[in-house]
Amino acid sequence: MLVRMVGAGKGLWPRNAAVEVVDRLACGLGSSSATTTATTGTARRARNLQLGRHWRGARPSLRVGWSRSPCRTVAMCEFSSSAEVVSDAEIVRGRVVSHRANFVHVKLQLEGAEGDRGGAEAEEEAVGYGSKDELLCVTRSVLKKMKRQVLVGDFVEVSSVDWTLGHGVVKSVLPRQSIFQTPAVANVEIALVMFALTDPPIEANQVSRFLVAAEGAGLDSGVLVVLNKTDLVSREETKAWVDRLGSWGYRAIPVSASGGEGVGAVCDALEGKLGVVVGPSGVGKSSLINSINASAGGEAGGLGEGEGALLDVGEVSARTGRGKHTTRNISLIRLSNGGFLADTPGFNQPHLVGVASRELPGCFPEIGRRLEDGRCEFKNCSHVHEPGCVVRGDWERYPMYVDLYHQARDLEAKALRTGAKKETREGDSIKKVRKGGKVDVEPRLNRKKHRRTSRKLSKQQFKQAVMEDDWD
Ligand SMILES: Nc1nc2c(ncn2[C@@H]2O[C@H](COP(=O)(O)OP(=O)(O)OP(=O)(O)O)[C@@H](O)[C@H]2O)c(=O)[nH]1
Ligand SMILES: [Zn+2]
Repeated sequence: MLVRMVGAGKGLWPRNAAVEVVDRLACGLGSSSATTTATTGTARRARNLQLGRHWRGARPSLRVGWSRSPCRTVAMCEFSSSAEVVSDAEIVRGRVVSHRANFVHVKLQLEGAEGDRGGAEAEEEAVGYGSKDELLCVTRSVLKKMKRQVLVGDFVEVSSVDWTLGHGVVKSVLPRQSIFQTPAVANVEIALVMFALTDPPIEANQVSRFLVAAEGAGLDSGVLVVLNKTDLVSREETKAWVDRLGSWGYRAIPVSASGGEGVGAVCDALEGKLGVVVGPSGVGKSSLINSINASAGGEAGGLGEGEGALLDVGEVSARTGRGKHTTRNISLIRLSNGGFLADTPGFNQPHLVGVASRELPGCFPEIGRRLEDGRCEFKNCSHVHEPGCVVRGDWERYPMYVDLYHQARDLEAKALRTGAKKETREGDSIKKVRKGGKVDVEPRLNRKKHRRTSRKLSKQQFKQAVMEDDWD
């Protein structure tokens, strides 16, 4: 009989493990979903009980009956002495497209879809996945111990896949290219920095601060400006802003989020990328997201119809006095061109705290252009006061650069004075090299926090509590 480990008992040497019978018909359980409790033979073999592994040689024992939950057929089975591991965990890769409570939806990546193999073969593979291209997954608790949060946008490895039910377990998170704080989305490639041409009025200084904050996130495809509410201003006004942003080094797309004009161009710019919309309050971020969501068929994160629909943050809770939907879960809106857009708008206040003074020149395309053409006399030139600087000049945003540079320096000096807090080691991971050179990653836990209370101490504490109790 071929079984697959789907759960193990607690303790160092689990004697009981839950297994799913793979060849159900062979052991007379019929074709209904069957979970079996397996009793492991010896501690030595128990060591090999890893979730997701397939074992051959387990045989059903005499006891076959119902479990406490009547919807499951349950049998006892034992591993015979010749039981062997026939395959390690089947691992599939995918991208987290939504996050709900403790569950994540993972959209599977079909191998070969982007590689050298053709689309027909990739489709065949999708059929091999039981026609499921998305799995509902829980996260391995060891990831939580390592403080490896699984974020929307993350590429993950999924094991213990149940193709029938479409379930799996997130085993590991692949290295991230970038991480966006608000909203918490990983591997964002492009920031759509949105402004309204009027209502609220557009203001160059504010635009610049947003652009610097977005550049500071270090995204692969950088920043795209979206100018909204074109219906409220003249063509000339719109063109003037598009040209002005062009001279700063940015492409700007004029749109009318409520009317739908230009929304297609925004979708085109997102082709094959993951984007997030940021911008000040009231510029129409939610309207743009709603419009894109509607054109994508309202399937944010691949959820059922209606579930991915956006909520209006208008209601205020009588109890807390805050918006009711402020902590709504994030999903990705899937576009037909392979792009994704986070369904939650990002920051509406540019926070420049994270942008270090030495990174600031990298946040101005104008500086990049000047450094391509020439070279400053000093390698670590701050472009503020040094002689022989090729950046200093009378370009439009230079005074803004100098201003932000001084602000960043002040913040850094302040941080030095107060002394940066020592980071705790908790949440780190350690690598352990096992026999045969296999490398395992384990959480580095704070011993004081995770040490189990000794029995002696708990007895003492109990006695103390009893003695201190005021019986009168
Ligand atoms: N005339 C016009 N109004 C628009 C357009 N897009 C959005 N609006 C209006 O602008 C207002 C603000 O739009 P929202 O989408 O809520 O803006 P937001 O950026 O999400 O605002 P916050 O949630 O406060 O961050 C709403 O009253 C919209 O109807 C547009 O293209 N033209
Ligand atoms: Zn310089």
